[in-house]
Amino acid sequence: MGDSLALPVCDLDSVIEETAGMSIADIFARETETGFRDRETKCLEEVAGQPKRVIALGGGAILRSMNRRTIMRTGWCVWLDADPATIADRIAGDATTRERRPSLTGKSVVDEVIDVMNQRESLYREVADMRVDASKRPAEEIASEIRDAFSKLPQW
Ligand SMILES: Nc1ncnc2c1ncn2[C@@H]1O[C@H](COP(=O)(O)OP(=O)(O)O)[C@@H](O)[C@H]1O
Ligand SMILES: O=C(O)C1=C[C@@H](OP(=O)(O)O)[C@@H](O)[C@H](O)C1
Repeated sequence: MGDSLALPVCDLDSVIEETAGMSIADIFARETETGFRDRETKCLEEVAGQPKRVIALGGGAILRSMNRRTIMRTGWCVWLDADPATIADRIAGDATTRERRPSLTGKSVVDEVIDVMNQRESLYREVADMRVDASKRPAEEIASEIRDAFSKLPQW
């Protein structure tokens, strides 16, 4: 997205890890999920105040109402939606998953994805300005659809 919009990119999970000096899995292990969510809220506030950029949010960043307000107030938010089986396959095939995606529920990957998507769907709906089907399509095609929609926005 950053390349296609010629904007800098910020990965919120990376900012959280750099600030903490440890991986997301270690933050969960030492500080519990609440500690991670506190860090996520603080880092989101910081990056949302920086000059225009593409921000890759973690999938749980929409859980707190304060974060949702920050996203809606400062950004144009795209919901990269995909069916649970596709998400579970991508998670299973991703090299950084063990450090990046500690289990949230203790369930199998596919059951966890189904559970969290059910819990979060209305929150994604609340904050997203655009919902994109990110299943079964190359990332470049998805990025181009988002860029086309973004380029039509007058205020950006
Ligand atoms: N459109 C796509 N087609 C195939 N694989 C994808 C696509 N989008 C993402 N992936 C893969 O899915 C995994 C998770 O993607 P990632 O960008 O890390 O997701 P997120 O940060 O939203 O959790 C990565 O291995 C990535 O290469
Ligand atoms: O869905 C979630 O609650 C989380 C998603 C992760 O980010 P990605 O969506 O980039 O995997 C990361 O923020 C953390 O493991 C929690």
